[in-house]
Amino acid sequence: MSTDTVIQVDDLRVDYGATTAVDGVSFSVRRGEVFALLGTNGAGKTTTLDVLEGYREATAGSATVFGLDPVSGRDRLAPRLGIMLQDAGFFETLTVRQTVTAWRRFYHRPRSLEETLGLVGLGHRADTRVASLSGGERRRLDLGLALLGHPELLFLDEPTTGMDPEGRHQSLELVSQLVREGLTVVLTTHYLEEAEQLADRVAIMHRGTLRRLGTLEQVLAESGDSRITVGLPTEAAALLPTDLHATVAPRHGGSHVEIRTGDPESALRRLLAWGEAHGIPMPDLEVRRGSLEDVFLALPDEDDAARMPGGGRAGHGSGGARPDDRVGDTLSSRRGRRPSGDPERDVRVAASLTSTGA
Ligand SMILES: Nc1ncnc2c1ncn2[C@@H]1O[C@H](COP(=O)(O)OP(=O)(O)OP(=O)(O)O)[C@@H](O)[C@H]1O
Repeated sequence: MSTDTVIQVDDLRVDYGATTAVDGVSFSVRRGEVFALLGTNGAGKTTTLDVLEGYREATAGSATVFGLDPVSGRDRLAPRLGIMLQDAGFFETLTVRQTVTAWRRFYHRPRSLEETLGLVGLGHRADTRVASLSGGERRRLDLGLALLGHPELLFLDEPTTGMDPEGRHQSLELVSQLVREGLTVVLTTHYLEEAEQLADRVAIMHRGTLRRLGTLEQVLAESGDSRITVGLPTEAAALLPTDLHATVAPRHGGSHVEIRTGDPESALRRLLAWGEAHGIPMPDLEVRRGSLEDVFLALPDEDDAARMPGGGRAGHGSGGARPDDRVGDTLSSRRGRRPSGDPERDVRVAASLTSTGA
């Protein structure tokens, strides 16, 4: 293992009774990178994070953080980690100031109250009770507490859910700044554009297994075709060269043309040459490169292909379709998703902090 490796996961499996939540997952995270662990609902992201954070034992395979087993090495690891859960479970009657002051006691050399609140833009809310904070402000407080101990490795589990656009922007800027200073980040999020903006590498899970792993460019190149769209008069659309493989649909009294391609440059050149030869203007021509959303939307199709005789990739999935892992759920849940409701998980931050030995 290279000295630059912060996290190493090899063939990890985690079972909940008869349910295999994580099934043969392997990846590593290098020092100073932002690694986005993405996936559909119920894909196994939180379970994987639980193992890395030392809250859950692996059923099989291995996971190390800074070369240590996250469970047996938890006391040594805790001062080096910052953990922002989906919901930390605050004491509602404490003020923001009291909360930060209480948590500071768990660290050897914590950031000051002023610095912490300044970092996350909560200076003006110091004397507000936690119960009166908005959802986005609670997430900011969560982030501040995760940064309190100057962590080397920060786990962010859906950090910006509930934040307004300004809060999201500021929080992502803050994380980027800390990464430039050497912080390593493992991020899970349902806001795919957030991963596109922040992540050096992405891993995409679906039904317990890892389906994509690499830099954003690698993942998009593998499965995120670019899209060329243009509106044309219907009679012109009928004349499009067949080798452009365009999809044509009626829209606004004309035709909406879409070309999906892994080689947008060449398709665009041919389309423009065809337009010029026939004197057809294309004022609303658009080229959009493939996105993570396209990659996500392809995942269930891959499973369907794999289930067909002789089709698709081998070894996908750890079980049949479940109601909670549909991509539609994932996409709709990007707006205003609130946490697990798992009381065990919600009290873990306090447990984690008390184990720092401070
Ligand atoms: N405590 C538990 N007991 C039994 N099954 C569980 C438990 N926690 C999670 N699971 C199951 O394990 C699978 C993976 O869940 P996990 O929470 O890790 O997924 P996730 O990718 O984080 O999902 P989401 O994006 O919805 O938060 C799901 O099928 C889930 O129902």
